[in-house]
Amino acid sequence: MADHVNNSFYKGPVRLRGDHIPASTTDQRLLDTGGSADWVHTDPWRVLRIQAEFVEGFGQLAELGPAVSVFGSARTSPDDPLYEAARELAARLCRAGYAVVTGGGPGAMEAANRGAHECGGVSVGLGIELPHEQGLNEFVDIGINFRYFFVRKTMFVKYSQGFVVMPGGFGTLDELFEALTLAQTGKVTTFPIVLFGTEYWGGLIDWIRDTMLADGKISPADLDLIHVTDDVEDAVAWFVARD
Ligand SMILES: C/C(=C\CNc1ncnc2c1ncn2[C@@H]1O[C@H](COP(=O)(O)O)[C@@H](O)[C@H]1O)CO
Repeated sequence: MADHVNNSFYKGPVRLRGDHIPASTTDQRLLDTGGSADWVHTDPWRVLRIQAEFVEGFGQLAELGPAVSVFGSARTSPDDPLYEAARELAARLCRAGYAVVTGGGPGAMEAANRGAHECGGVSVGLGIELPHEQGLNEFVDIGINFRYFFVRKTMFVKYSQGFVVMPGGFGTLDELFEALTLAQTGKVTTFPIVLFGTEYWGGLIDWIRDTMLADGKISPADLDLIHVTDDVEDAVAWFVARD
């Protein structure tokens, strides 16, 4: 604010005089266009975008209520029995009063969103911006598309009471092991994790027990963090019993 009598300029609590008075006001600099836009690609600006993603996610999901996240391969085709299993599982979770949260993509994610949507429940898709964008599947009723993987992963853990992990690839394993690590280190309180598909997951479970555990890299109790099943009703009951 300019004080022409004393030839002073007030910038918040600061008083500037003489040559220190800026040639333009803060609002003028904000509103005038022009200048380099390189700052858009700098880390401080990214921090604001990251904050905005957290704000958007927290704001949208805060009132979600009880929810279970379902992970699994983006490549599970609709004629694969696992697609039907994920759909049925989600429908049962919905009937048990849970919202169903997925990565919002195709395959097992679509199947789970479909089951929740068809049951009239809450079908949530937390999508991720990828180089070959697929978009959210058509059965997502509440969708948020994230730019940053780590922000999106926070949402899965914060807004669901447990995870079901259908057969999948690297993305699914990343989600599984993040949840296991958070549970093992006590960063989350009781967090049931169900692996669906004894045949698919059997080799991994054997390796975890026979190599990881045998070699002392995990504790016997860590194995209790995982429940493996082929039965959708058993999977739902696992969450209900621990809610
Ligand atoms: C690469 C393909 C589709 C990409 N679309 C995705 N949309 C949303 N979420 C995804 C996508 N791909 C992976 N994810 C996340 O990882 C898990 C599945 O990964 P996987 O490697 O297929 O197991 C899934 O739970 C998502 O959260 C077409 O192949």
